[in-house]
Amino acid sequence: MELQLALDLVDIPQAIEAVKEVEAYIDIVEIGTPVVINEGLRAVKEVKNAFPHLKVLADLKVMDAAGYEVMKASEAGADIVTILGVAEDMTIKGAVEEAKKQGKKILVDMIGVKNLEQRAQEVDALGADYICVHTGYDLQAVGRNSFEDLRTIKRVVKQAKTAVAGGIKLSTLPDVIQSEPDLVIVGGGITGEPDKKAVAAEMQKMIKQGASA
Ligand SMILES: O=C([C@H](O)CO)[C@H](O)[C@H](O)COP(=O)(O)O
Repeated sequence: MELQLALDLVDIPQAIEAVKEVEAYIDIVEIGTPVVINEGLRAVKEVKNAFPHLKVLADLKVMDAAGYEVMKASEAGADIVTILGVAEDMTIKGAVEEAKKQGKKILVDMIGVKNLEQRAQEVDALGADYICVHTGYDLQAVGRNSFEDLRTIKRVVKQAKTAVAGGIKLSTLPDVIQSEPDLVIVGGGITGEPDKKAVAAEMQKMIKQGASA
């Protein structure tokens, strides 16, 4: 089980500072969609250059023209690029093909997918590397989470790794670990804490214990 730090509400220098604090405890750094909107793929490039030993995920949430967008993110240094599960099959196929060509991975974000069980099976068959259930900020604000959705994809996904994102905190991490996802994505649960290092260290410890239990 891996831990991904999601950086959403920061600029490039703040992103680098945040990663410096927790780099010993995380596996993947996510350059969040708001960061890409504000700073462009330069954020991916600068964070990858600063932390070459960490994997960097570009949260582009691709919806169309996937081959081109995955190529550009790969050129910037992304190891993993996100595409939306609600995209057309041919778009997801294009993303997977381009990622393979570039030696990179694709994470399919199932945010907004209504028929989760069926779509997860389809996306799995299209060759996604990761399938991620995700409660976005807007649904988090009305008290939703993805824990049940995680159990659903764990049941039906055969090839891809499973991932979960959206409002995960230290207090809710045990629930998540119980379902044994391959990747746990945490943003505000680390970046919103006064002692990011201590929280990330505790999360890594819980994940390692959970993974070996
Ligand atoms: O993908 C995300 C969101 O849509 C904003 O771009 C976040 O990175 C993801 O939800 C993880 O962040 P937290 O919910 O703060 O843990």
